[in-house]
Amino acid sequence: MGELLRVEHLRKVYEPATEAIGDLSFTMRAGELLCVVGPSGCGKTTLLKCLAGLLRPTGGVVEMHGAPVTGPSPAMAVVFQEYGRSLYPWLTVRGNVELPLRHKRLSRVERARLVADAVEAVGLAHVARSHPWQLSGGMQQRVAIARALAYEPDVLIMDEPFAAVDAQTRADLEDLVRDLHATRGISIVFVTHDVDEAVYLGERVLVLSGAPTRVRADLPVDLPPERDQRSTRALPRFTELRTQVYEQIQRAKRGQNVAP
Ligand SMILES: Nc1ncnc2c1ncn2[C@@H]1O[C@H](COP(=O)(O)OP(=O)(O)OP(=O)(O)O)[C@@H](O)[C@H]1O
Repeated sequence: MGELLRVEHLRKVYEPATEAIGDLSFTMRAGELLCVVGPSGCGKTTLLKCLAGLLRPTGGVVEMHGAPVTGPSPAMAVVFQEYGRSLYPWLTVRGNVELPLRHKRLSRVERARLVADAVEAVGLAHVARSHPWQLSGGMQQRVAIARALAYEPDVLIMDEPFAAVDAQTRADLEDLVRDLHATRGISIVFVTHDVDEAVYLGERVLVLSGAPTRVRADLPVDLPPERDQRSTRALPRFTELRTQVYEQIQRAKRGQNVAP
């Protein structure tokens, strides 16, 4: 499959003097599920904001389909951790999913079809007329995912989206992401601080160094594509990969400590 994203010598300095991203380069194919991990505060969110065109890099480029990303683009949708704050309490589930589509030139019929399809895909058809505050945290995050899906982005960018939900809900949401990736072939960049989550979800894990961040390791996840919370996590290979990623992060942290 073709190249979707290219990040080349990306650098981001927050004025006056916080160098968040040092020199970061990687590429991503269309249809890939890429997980990004790194020590706390290393610049993961900064990277996502640069990818999404929400933040202007100090140096280097982000290219999508060969063209530089210079601002927010309809080709990308972002799901943040704080689903509670990203949903409008006065709109129904359907209304929340539909809202961004108002910026697209679509017929009412087409818009309704996209909304229904996305709500169905995240398993919320039965609560489409409810309001977000009537739903559990996990369901609210599903609404945020449906909203991103309905927008039909070329890449879905997720920033620690499941950090605030309980373990069982998190496992269900992870399987939803795997499922959406498998059935719809969506390209996903998934940032997490959870090593197990990165290995369970990803086809590839990018480990970032401490700030100013660079790519410390780029590991293919050679686990079978059919994943299952119990059996996949019990595979010896899963444990090996998790150990590898964990060690890379530990080294990244130590590197951070000795940096001037
Ligand atoms: N708007 C900003 N202005 C100044 N400095 C910032 C800003 N946003 C982030 N930083 C700094 O840039 C560095 C990277 O922050 P960033 O939030 O990208 O890291 P992160 O890896 O996402 O963190 P976490 O693991 O806590 O989610 C940190 O030192 C942070 O304090």
